[in-house]
Amino acid sequence: MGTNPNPKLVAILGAGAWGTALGNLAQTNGHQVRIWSRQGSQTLASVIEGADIILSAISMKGVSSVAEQVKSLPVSPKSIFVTATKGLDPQTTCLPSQVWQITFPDSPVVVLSGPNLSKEIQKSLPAATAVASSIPSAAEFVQVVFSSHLFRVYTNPDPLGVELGGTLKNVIAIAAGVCDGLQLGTNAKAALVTRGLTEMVRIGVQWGAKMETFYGLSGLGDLLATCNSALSRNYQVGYQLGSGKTLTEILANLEGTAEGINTTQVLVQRAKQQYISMPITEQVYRVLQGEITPEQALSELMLRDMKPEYH
Ligand SMILES: NC(=O)c1ccc[n+]([C@@H]2O[C@H](COP(=O)([O-])OP(=O)(O)OC[C@H]3O[C@@H](n4cnc5c(N)ncnc54)[C@H](OP(=O)(O)O)[C@@H]3O)[C@@H](O)[C@H]2O)c1
Ligand SMILES: O=P(O)(O)OC[C@H](O)CO
Repeated sequence: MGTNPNPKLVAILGAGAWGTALGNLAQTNGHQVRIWSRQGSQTLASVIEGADIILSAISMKGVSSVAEQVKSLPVSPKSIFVTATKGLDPQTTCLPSQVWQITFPDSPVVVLSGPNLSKEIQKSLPAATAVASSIPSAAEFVQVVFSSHLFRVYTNPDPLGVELGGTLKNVIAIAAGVCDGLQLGTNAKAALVTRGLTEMVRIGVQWGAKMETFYGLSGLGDLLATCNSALSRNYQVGYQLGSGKTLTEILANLEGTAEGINTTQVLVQRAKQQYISMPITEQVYRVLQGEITPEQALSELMLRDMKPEYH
């Protein structure tokens, strides 16, 4: 741990891959870090007591229940909530930051998202990320706590866009994995990822996010990382589907959380309700459901009606 003249108290909720990596980054910067896990011996109350930052790296399925548990406890008025989860709540379609903000309407909430494969960060490889909040000073506070020579943290004024980028790219990462599992080549992958970004922008802008955010670290940046790395669980799910495994077989051996599976379901519903065209997402959904094979999904995508690139 380095010496820090102004150490902060950082409470991390979730001792999974990402919570642990973020805890290490803050600790290396000389901050005091406490990590809470539902399986650990420390109580949630003792971990969050007096925290400057309460950072959630809980997978989406647990966010609402953990937020409710935190709500039942005394929270320091100085605490800033940071969410690092990349998903959508299946019941409400809320983003993780919305769950935290609804639960704590008077507290600042900051989204942290970017091309951040935790295994690389744990190996002290350099990376960059974005922090975004409706309260810029809260994002700047988090920027200072996590920034280092190995982790470059940018502030961003569009929390919705930053959070959507990290969430939506998981669906395209599954598709990219399928593409590689089927050995379709570099041209196909480039086309898929580019058109995937178009889908992310289309639904993201309709959701209320700024278009340019999707071309930054939390959008294109995370899309490139996740679609090109076997370290990505979402990519791995797709790759194995493309290699002929069933989702049940894949999930039985998957290490950690692949949020894109659940996100795809929520997204397909939202896109249908709002008449938004998301052909790649729709095919990913059908493959995940076992309705069609990856080869059929490819043919569906290639044989769609002809159209202009920009529409
Ligand atoms: N890994 C990465 O590279 C990375 C990078 C950026 C963002 N993310 C995002 O960060 C989130 C977590 O990812 P991860 O890789 O850390 O996943 P993970 O290794 O599977 O860890 C998930 C964590 O959430 C906890 N959790 C799940 N449901 C819970 C509940 N109901 N109550 C309390 N705790 C619960 C788990 O606790 P148990 O261990 O007790 O189950 C675990 O600590 C995901 O949304 C992911 O998309 C991950
Ligand atoms: O392992 P994944 O697919 O959840 O990806 C991890 C991060 O989101 C990459 O930024």
